[in-house]
Amino acid sequence: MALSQTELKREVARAAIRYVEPGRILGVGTGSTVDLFIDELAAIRDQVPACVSSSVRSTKRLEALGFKVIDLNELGDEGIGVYIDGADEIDPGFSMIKGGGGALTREKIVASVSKTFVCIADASKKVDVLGRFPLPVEVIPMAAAAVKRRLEALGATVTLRDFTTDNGCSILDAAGLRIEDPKALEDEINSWPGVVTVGLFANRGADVLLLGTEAGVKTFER
Ligand SMILES: O=C(CO)[C@H](O)[C@H](O)COP(=O)(O)O
Repeated sequence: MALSQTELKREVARAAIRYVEPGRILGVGTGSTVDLFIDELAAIRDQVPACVSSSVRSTKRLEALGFKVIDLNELGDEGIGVYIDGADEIDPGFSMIKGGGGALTREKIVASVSKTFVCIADASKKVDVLGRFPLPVEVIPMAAAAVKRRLEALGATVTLRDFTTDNGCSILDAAGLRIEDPKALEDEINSWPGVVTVGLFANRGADVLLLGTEAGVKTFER
């Protein structure tokens, strides 16, 4: 019988444990796959001195399991060794769409100070070209209409999500974009006034992809 999407997520969550560096601060992302990873992580809690989390949701889950969660500003120059997070889509160049769970900005910040980004995803997330999943864009609330118009000018169908981010901002979901050049689009949308960040992780993509498939977990490295 075929494995469910949740079972595939659990498999990659388990496989990600071997990327945890004992004694080093760990970066933890957000989402249902990461929730499963945090559950697995509890078994090696004594090896993780502290975590930096990308959302209130993950912080609560980590703290409930007894992990220490520190603010990124408390971190020294050494940064984070490994950051483990999910994705909504990932392409062959390891560029991703993220932000389905609304934590894109903090995820991008934590990823930016991490040496290795390990992406954990079920097989449905691997695509040839990004864009089937609506692209999330976090915006300052007063800029929502202006940014929506600019996304529509690119050919997207845009929806304002009924959601407020951990940063007190709004999210626009831009559907229907075929993203052939993720780095260029990330740079362009990030340059618009009012955009906090776009959920394209191309300039800082993943380094390792653990993909949950029917044939087991496949590992891809950049
Ligand atoms: O970017 C994210 C949250 O902002 C998640 O990583 C992404 O939405 C994948 O989530 P899930 O593991 O639930 O499929």
